Parts: sequence; structure tokens; C-alpha cells
Amino acid sequence: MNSPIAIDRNEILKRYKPIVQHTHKGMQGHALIIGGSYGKIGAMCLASKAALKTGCGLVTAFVPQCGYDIVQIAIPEVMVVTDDHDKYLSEITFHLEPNAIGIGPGMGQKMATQKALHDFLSNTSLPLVIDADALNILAHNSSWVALISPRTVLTPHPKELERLIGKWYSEEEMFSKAVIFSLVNQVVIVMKGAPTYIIDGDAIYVNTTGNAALATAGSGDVLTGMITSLLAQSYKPIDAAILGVYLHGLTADIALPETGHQSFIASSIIENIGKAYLSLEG
Ligand SMILES: NC(=O)C1=CN([C@@H]2O[C@H](COP(=O)(O)OP(=O)(O)OC[C@H]3O[C@@H](n4cnc5c(N)ncnc54)[C@H](OP(=O)(O)O)[C@@H]3O)[C@@H](O)[C@H]2O)[C@@H](O)CC1
Ligand SMILES: Nc1ncnc2c1ncn2[C@@H]1O[C@H](COP(=O)(O)OP(=O)(O)O)[C@@H](O)[C@H]1O
Ligand SMILES: [Mg+2]
Repeated sequence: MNSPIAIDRNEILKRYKPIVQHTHKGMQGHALIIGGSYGKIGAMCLASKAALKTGCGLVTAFVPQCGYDIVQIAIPEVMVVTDDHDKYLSEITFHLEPNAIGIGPGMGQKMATQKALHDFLSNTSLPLVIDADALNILAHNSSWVALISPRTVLTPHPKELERLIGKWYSEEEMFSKAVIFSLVNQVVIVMKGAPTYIIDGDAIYVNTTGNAALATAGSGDVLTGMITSLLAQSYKPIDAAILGVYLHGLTADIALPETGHQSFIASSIIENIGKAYLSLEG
């Protein structure tokens, strides 16, 4: 196994692209976030707001109908498109041209949603982040992994990773299975945890930011929105994954002296994205 490359400030400054003065919202990229189900629309609010606060110009959320008012009221800056079904996704069709898509937060695993994911993956070649229930559906239907476009970013936590690549009995075996999965399927794997590793073929990166304050509901949903936003802003998938994971962790390092571990919540990540960016400029 290659020794991991540390994702530190130096690595980030090689990749970070400051905003150009004469940009406009149409140039900043349009992110589409797909997911949500009855009782889990919050995951979509978090991911969509995080996408906006990471800098893309436009964000649309695709949710079941029960999510319409919730997302519109929670984040007026986000546009909303709804599925025909009230409580879960049943068919993912939209008439927009996003630059990147994130799919999975709060999506659930109903049979109709599984079929919708299958049809969606068969028909999209846009830069993509796959998270949460979309990963779980892929794990149940392993042949569908072949439908994923090359360079897609997968963001499993340890349980989701295990469902996807199977059990491991040592850390070495975990890395070897993840590297093989990445090579065979040509995907970037963000192995979330403490620390988070990023696997891009046989290249392995380890993040240096973040702390236990991130062990809170919805912090992965926020990360999905952040990486999707960076993809929509034309970052290469590996750079979007590296920068997204670094900034996400940095928010918790910045906020910790004020919030302590306990009162830091997923919304605190979103609130501190601006300070995390500013620390790159200094
Ligand atoms: N407000 C909302 O709308 C929210 C909605 N959400 C949405 O809910 C959906 C389900 O997502 P989910 O991740 O909670 O469920 P699931 O895949 O069964 O995994 C849970 C199990 O995984 C494990 N595990 C996790 N982390 C681990 C670690 N670091 N290290 C080790 N193990 C770890 C742990 O297993 P255990 O240790 O208990 O065996 C745990 O019990 C999804 O769509 C998501 O987007 C949530 O984001 C919350 C906010
Ligand atoms: N102890 C910890 N130290 C650093 N990061 C952590 C820790 N616990 C969780 N995280 C981070 O928080 C996020 C959790 O993601 P996930 O489990 O998908 O949350 P959710 O599904 O609730 O949104 C990941 O980015 C993970 O790396
Ligand atoms: Mg998650």
C-alpha cells in the first residue's frame, strides 16, 4: 500500500481557486441535490444550504412533494423541484442543466426509489457525488455499480463502506479492498471517519482537519453538499473531494473554542464555511 499523502494547507493551496472578480452566478456553477423522504427532508436542507455556502451560484433541491414547503421556507435561496410522489422519490426527471449532482441524503430505500436511482444512473454522465441511501441501494444491487460514470465521488461512512465492499478484518485489508473497488470502478472514494481517507485508484490521501465535534447528525449530508458545490464550480473530482473534506473538518477546528464539542451541530459546519475559506486567503 502506498503511504497516504497528508491533506494539509500546502496540498489545499495547490488546488484552491479563489473567485474571480467579474464572475456571476451563472459562471459559479449550478448544483442539483437529490434526495429526501418523509421525516428526512432535513438532510436535504443541510446538503443544499452547504452547497450554496461553499460557493456555487445556483442550487436546486429535488425532493418528494412533502419536502417542497420545508426546503423553500428553510432556505429561500434554493430552488425546489418535486417528484410526483408525496413521501419518497419515485422518478428522477428534471428540466434543468446542472453542472454537478449530489444524490442520496435522506433518500430512503423504497423499491420505487431504488428503481428511480437505477434509471437516473443509467442516464447521467454529469459530475456526481453518491452518498447515504444511494450508496446503500448500490450495495443491495451491486451490478448497478457498472452504471456509475467514471470519476464519480462516493462518500461512505464505515458502515456504508462495509455494505459496499464487504467486511474487512484488518485496516490493511480495508485499504486494499477500497483501492481495488476504486480502480475497478474508476471512482473516488471518500472514506469518512476519524480521520477521513480519500482513495483515488492506488493514491491514498489522509485529511488533517476535523475533530469529534463532527460526530453529529447530518454532518455527512453537509459534506455531500460541499463536494457537489465544488464539482459544480469545475473542480476536478479528486480536488473537490480533497478540498471539501479539508474545509468541512476545518469548520469544526475553527468553531471548537466557541461551541465546545457538544453544542456543535451540522448547521455549525455550514455557519463556519466562510471562516474556513478566509483562512486559506490569509
Ligand atoms: N436530519 C436528517 O434528515 C438526517 C438524515 N439522515 C439520513 O438518514 C439516513 C440514514 O443514515 P445513517 O448514516 O444514520 O444510517 P446508516 O447507514 O444505517 O448508518 C448508521 C450506522 O452506521 C454506523 N456508523 C456510522 N458512522 C460510523 C463511524 N464513523 N464509525 C463506525 N460506524 C459508523 C453505526 O453502526 P453501529 O456502530 O451502530 O453498528 C450506525 O448505527 C441517510 O439517508 C442520511 O442521509 C442522517 O444523515 C441524519 C440526519
Ligand atoms: N470523531 C470524529 N472526528 C472527525 N470527524 C468525524 C468524527 N465523527 C464523524 N466525523 C465526520 O462526520 C461526518 C459524518 O458523516 P455521516 O456518518 O454520513 O453523517 P450523517 O449521515 O449523519 O450526515 C463524516 O465526514 C465524518 O468524517
Ligand atoms: Mg451520512
